Amino acid sequence: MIPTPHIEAKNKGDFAKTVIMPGDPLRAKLIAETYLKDIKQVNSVRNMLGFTGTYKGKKLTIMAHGMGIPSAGIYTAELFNNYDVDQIIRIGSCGSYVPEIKVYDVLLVTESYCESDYIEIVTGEKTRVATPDANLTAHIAKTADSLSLPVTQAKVHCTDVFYRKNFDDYIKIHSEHGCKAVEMETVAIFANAKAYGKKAACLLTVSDSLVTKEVTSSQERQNSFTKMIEIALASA
Ligand SMILES: O=P(O)(O)O[C@H]1O[C@H](CO)[C@@H](O)[C@H]1O
Ligand SMILES: O=c1cc[nH]c(=O)[nH]1
Repeated sequence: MIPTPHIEAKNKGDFAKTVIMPGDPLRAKLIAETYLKDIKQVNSVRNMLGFTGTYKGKKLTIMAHGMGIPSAGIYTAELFNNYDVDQIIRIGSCGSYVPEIKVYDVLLVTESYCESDYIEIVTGEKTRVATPDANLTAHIAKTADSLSLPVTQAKVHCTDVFYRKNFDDYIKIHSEHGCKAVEMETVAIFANAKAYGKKAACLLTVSDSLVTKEVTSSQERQNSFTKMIEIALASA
């Protein structure tokens, strides 16, 4: 049924079959205004902004999913289930858990481990590891290669908790689960894609390092975000 409680668009056709999703609504607006032609705003409920337009002649939607598994879970479920979206590519930021992954690197997520029961609740599978669509992920890797924009494939930790009691938990999470970076939404997006028989993948830019405590400057962050956005747009 549309509209949904969280998306006001009245027609399924207001959305493209591929939706690129940053976390931040203002980033969604900026990306749409910078890269898409003939843009139409398709959502403003709770300011979770979404825009549909064309990129190099192809219909494409850019919409934010907010922060955390519950928020991303709501928007991606409604896009897949109510608006017949076929694939979602998340473009976000992450913190590095290992010295070899440096700030400004772009990661392509291969697996996502969480401490939450979200995957079992939506798919029935008793697991804490969600995976992106293998074909879409391989296609993004190939596209990045063709653009000469390097990406590092990595398993990530999809956490519910940004501010933990023990900051150094990341060392154990890395050694026990092989996670090389942390973010907060992939599990919801990958599990929903599985639940609704759709596709999802995720590109991340490293915004900070838990190992070296480095943080990014806004200018450099913008440059590395641009690379990730261009890979996602060219893959869509
Ligand atoms: O850059 P975005 O997509 O917001 O992603 C990361 O940043 C937020 C935390 O600051 C979390 O949502 C995390 O996943
Ligand atoms: O979720 C996130 C995103 C960026 N950096 C972090 O430390 N955590």
